[in-house]
Amino acid sequence: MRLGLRRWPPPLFVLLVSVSLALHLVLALLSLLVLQRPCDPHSPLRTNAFPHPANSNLTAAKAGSPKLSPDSRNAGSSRKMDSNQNPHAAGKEGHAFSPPDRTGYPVSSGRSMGSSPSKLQALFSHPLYNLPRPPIQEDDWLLRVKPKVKDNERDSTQEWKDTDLQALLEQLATHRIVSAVQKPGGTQLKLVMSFPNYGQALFKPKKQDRDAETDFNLFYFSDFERHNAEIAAFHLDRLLGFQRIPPVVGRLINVTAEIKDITTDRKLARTFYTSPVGNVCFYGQCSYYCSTEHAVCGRPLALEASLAAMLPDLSLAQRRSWRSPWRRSYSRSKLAQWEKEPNFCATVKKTPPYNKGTRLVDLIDMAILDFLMSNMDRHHYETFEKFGNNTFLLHLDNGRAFGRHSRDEPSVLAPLEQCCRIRRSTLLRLQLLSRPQYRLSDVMRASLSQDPLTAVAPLLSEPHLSALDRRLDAVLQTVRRCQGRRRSVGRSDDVVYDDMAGYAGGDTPARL
Ligand SMILES: Nc1ncnc2c1ncn2[C@@H]1O[C@H](COP(=O)(O)OP(=O)(O)OP(=O)(O)O)[C@@H](O)[C@H]1O
Ligand SMILES: [Mn+2]
Repeated sequence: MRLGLRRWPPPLFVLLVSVSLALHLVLALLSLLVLQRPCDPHSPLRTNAFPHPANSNLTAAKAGSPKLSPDSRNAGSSRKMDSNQNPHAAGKEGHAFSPPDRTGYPVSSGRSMGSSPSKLQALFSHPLYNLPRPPIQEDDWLLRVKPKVKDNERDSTQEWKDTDLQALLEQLATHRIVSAVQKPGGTQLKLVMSFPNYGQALFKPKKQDRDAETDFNLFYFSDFERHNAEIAAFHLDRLLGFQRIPPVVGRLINVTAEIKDITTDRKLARTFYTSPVGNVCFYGQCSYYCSTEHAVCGRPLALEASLAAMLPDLSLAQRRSWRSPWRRSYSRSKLAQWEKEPNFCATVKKTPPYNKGTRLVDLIDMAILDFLMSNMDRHHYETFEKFGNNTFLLHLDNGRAFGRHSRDEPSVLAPLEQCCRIRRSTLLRLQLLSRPQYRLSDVMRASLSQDPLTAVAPLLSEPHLSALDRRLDAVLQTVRRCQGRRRSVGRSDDVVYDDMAGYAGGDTPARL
């Protein structure tokens, strides 16, 4: 081949390389088009992964007057994917889709698990989940793909019809897997899977039984990741109104047909073997848990896994990774700074980017999510470079959540506890979720029952669901304690960060 190329005249070779590069670019853009719909601002079915980041001030704007709030506390976040938007028509309740029956895997029975679909529907129809937002600005788009036809010639009802959240989840759960290769980096085995439409997913296998509680003597950083935690985190994040986790779905994978037989990753292929009881196992190559002791195995071929919609490639949408000020010490004996310094938050508040905009309250939102699911592993978070500092946080990597239900981890709430600040919209939603008619455990059960893996077993056991209610109470108590503390120094008004100025929602829970 190389000899053959050498004989070709150089201009022809250059031409071929250019054509091939152009084709790759077209394929890459197509793949983005298929799993993301960045082009139609009017579509009700926007996914979380590729938000047009709506303006948090929009949330502050009254319906019909979508002007930016002059309130300086809200200023500058026109690129924010806000917790107050409703990007994927959340009120529409999706129904479970079934894994392809040709595999012989169980078919999801959908909402039959004693869940409360009506509560879920009521929640997503609530005004707090449908706050008005301003028109999308040109630079709110993460990616713009040139449409083949001009906007005004396009039949918008037809072209993007298929691109809603449910459709995306269904594709992730059922589309044929045409490629599976290891994703380098990180501590544990992950694969990137590709679909015929060039869409991709990040695959994490089941590593431990859903109900196995993390050993109390284990440091959190030694715990194995959980595929059901990735799925449950996506649902929880959505129920909290954050929508900062790319869509994740559960899927039964045939380890032979859907990984071993199709992979082009020779290092991965070499690690397949049959276990003493006849299950097909593999362990891949990674820096820590990739050995026969840590193999993942089918039964005999079927393996539960989580598939997360892949964010756009870094070459198209660069992301920035930020160290959390409240990250844990990864040492067994050393304390982190936030554990030692009583006035730690005061320092953070003065440090960019936490000294401006919504970054601090966004971090506190993330801490609340993590406390509810008991995730101690949030050492970093990411943002899209394009949107600068005034943007939403991506809540990626939730595999170490939902490990324990019998105990809470109050230290995860340290940002809230130490800073005593919370977005009003977050607080109102939390209060809503603590009411019996929207109870967090009930809507979570209902939401999770839409995932195909529910057919195998509920994605979260009942003890995990009731832990959510208990922890939600703890968060609300912390806020009340904060308000009491601040009141005693005459500053009770600085606990709630008003991201909803001008919001005239009807059914507002208890006044603050
Ligand atoms: N949905 C996604 N799309 C694209 N990239 C992602 C997605 N989710 C995570 N990543 C990227 O993959 C990297 C590794 O993912 P993740 O953190 O989940 O794996 P990990 O093995 O748990 O890593 P670590 O051990 O460092 O925590 C992350 O740094 C993140 O940038
Ligand atoms: Mn991780």
